[in-house]
Amino acid sequence: MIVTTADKPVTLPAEWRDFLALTKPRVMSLVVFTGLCGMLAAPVPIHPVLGFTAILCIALGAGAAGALNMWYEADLDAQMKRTAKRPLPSGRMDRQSALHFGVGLAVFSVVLMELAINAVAATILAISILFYVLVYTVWLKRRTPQNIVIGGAAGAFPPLIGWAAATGSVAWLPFLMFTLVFLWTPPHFWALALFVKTDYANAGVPMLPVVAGERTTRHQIGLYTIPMAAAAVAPWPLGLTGALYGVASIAATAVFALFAAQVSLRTTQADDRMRPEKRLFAYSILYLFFMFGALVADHWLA
Ligand code: HEM
Ligand SMILES: CC(C)=CCC/C(C)=C/CC/C(C)=C/COP(=O)(O)OP(=O)(O)O
Repeated sequence: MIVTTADKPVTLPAEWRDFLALTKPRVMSLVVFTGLCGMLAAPVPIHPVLGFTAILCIALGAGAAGALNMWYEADLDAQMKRTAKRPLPSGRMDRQSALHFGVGLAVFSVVLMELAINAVAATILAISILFYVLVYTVWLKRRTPQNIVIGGAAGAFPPLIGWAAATGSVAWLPFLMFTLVFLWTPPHFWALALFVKTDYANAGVPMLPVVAGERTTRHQIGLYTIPMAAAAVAPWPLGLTGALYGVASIAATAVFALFAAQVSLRTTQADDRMRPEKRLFAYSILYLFFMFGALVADHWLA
């Protein structure tokens, strides 16, 4: 709700709210934040207007990817409690509008990035949109429990895009940040998948807990956390950041590892409320915000 100067409450028209919902704004806020931090941690400062434009392009591109995901998956979304009220499965919007919106936004974001920023950033943005829509959504999601391991790369590109927007190239530090998000995605998602398993099973989506069971999923969460932690703390010993990031990353990653170990080593009861899994999922989001915030703080303050 927006409040005008006359104090009259004004709400967004319902149709606008539905288009906004297509962009998955909450998930995308973290994607955009990692892109912003990749840009702000670069050694070359970017002009604020260009910086704003680059972040806008990442936000629009990510939103487009979300809309195309919802366009393709309306049938799946209708079968899951968590997603059934989305604009398409609820019947508030027709699929063609979502398709036009998604394609239009995707093309606009990439073209604007190319014209206003540079070809490297535009190319990586195009790759991440195509990866999320074609590789994850269309190809892998309904076929293999490794869907999010491979497809999850899409959500890891934004730090590289932000860095490339500022510098016109890529480097080891944003590549490590890519690796961090890439290896973070399995524990992030599988923690959630453990407590919404029934939804995925009902919809016939082969997520790991559905196909391989809880025990394997717990082990996999633990296994992915090890290289993730290494990628998270590597920048300081490699001389790519200062001690501020070093200390912050070690502390935050130790907490992540603790929560992941609790999930990984646990056996569940029939009436389990999945508290450790919910805690790991919630913390995974805070963790990534914190780590990228620390990277920028280290760059500017240290
Ligand atoms: C293929 C990889 C991923 C999968 C399958 C996945 C899946 C999910 C799911 C199903 C949710 C539940 C929230 C909802 O839609 O209401 C969620 C939440 C969330 N995800 Fe992921 N995720 C992935 C990667 C990422 C990445 C790369 C980021 C950001 C860098 C991210 C950020 C978030 C955030 C911020 C939330 C919380 C949203 C809220 O508060 O409603 N996710 N994720
Ligand atoms: C810059 C750019 C283009 C970024 C791509 C965005 C991206 C890959 C975001 C993270 C992935 C994500 C939202 C997964 C949700 O899974 P799902 O689609 O299976 O979730 P759902 O069941 O909620 O639809």
